Amino acid sequence: MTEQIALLLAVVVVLLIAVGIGATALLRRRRGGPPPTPDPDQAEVLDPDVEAAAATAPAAAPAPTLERPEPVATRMQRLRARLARSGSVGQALLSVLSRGDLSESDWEEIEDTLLLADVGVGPTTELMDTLRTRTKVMGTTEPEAVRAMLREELLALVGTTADRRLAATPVLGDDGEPHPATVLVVGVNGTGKTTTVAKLARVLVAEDKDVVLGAADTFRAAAADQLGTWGARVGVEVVRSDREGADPASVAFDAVRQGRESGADVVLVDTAGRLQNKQGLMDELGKIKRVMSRQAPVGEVLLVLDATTGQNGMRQAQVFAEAVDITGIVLTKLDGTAKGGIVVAVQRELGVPVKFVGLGEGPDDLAPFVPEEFVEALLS
Ligand SMILES: Nc1nc2c(ncn2[C@@H]2O[C@H](COP(=O)(O)OP(=O)(O)OP(=O)(O)O)[C@@H](O)[C@H]2O)c(=O)[nH]1
Repeated sequence: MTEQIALLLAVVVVLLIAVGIGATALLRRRRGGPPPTPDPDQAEVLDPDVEAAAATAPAAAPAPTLERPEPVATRMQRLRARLARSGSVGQALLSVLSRGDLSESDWEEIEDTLLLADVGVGPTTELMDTLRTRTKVMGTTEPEAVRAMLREELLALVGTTADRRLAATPVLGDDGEPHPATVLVVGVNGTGKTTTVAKLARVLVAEDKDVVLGAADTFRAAAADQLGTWGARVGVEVVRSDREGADPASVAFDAVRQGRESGADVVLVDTAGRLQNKQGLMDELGKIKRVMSRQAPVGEVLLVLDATTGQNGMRQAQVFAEAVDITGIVLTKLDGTAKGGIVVAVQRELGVPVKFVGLGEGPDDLAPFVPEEFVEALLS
């Protein structure tokens, strides 16, 4: 009998606990109580946009629809205002040139302005020589004439003849089969390499290309997570290794193979770019490139360079250029720096064109570099 009462009591207690838990959960839901604790790994790598969206998403959100990235043609226009600080260079030059009958101290002011904007010594001297000649010949300080002359000379300095298109068209292999265009992205860590790879993927998706990403920055696991998150937003597959510190060349190989198998147009491969020493970098990038080429020729090696790092950045760029044949430059963080002159310096130093510029942290804040629009922004 005592046993039966004890059993009955136990059942009642269990029932009461179950009812209590149910009621608390219901109340929480009604009050919009705290969401479940996010997976710390996930939380760390999401970008602020995704984080904000996740925080407000209902518990049983429908499968996310894919984002449509902003068309590429209008980007530089939209982002022009972000070059405002670079514009101070053009403004400063215009104001000195408009004085007329320039003294040596005026010319020194022009020289300082150009050097401070990171145009570099060689191009600064060339521009000064041309400006001296042209201001004499012109014989006017009429603002529109001075502006037109400066626009012409800055444009000549930046260059209008280079092919700045990304090699993103599939190529025909020896076997007669189309192979994806492959792009290797290199650069020092922290320059914005991983975000640039993700943004480039969006540029290509906006142009209706099928893209595969290779997360060969196996040094930092979060980089692969970052690419995964960005890729998922636009339906781009990301090939990565489950093992931190895996061989980057093997990930790059897998990515290109996957690109071939799925008939992708372009495979973009992110790398770690830890600048241990030149030999180490040469070995690592050389191996990645060699291994990728077994699947498809590497058509493009983009160097990502942080525009705010000045001479230090230029030195790093040179080390990379010695380690691997660079075919184009992506200049990041050009928003918020007055050092836009680095466009000129880096092209001159490496002999390859700037193909894209990063003008912010937003997913579509990467634009093809258009010299005319850049110079216009400098002068506005
Ligand atoms: N303002 C601004 N920030 C940028 C731009 N491009 C990248 N960033 C920021 O730069 C920071 C570093 O970017 P990452 O892509 O992680 O740099 P990374 O070179 O891949 O670094 P590792 O993965 O460590 O090699 C991030 O906070 C980016 O949002 C840009 O054009 N403008």
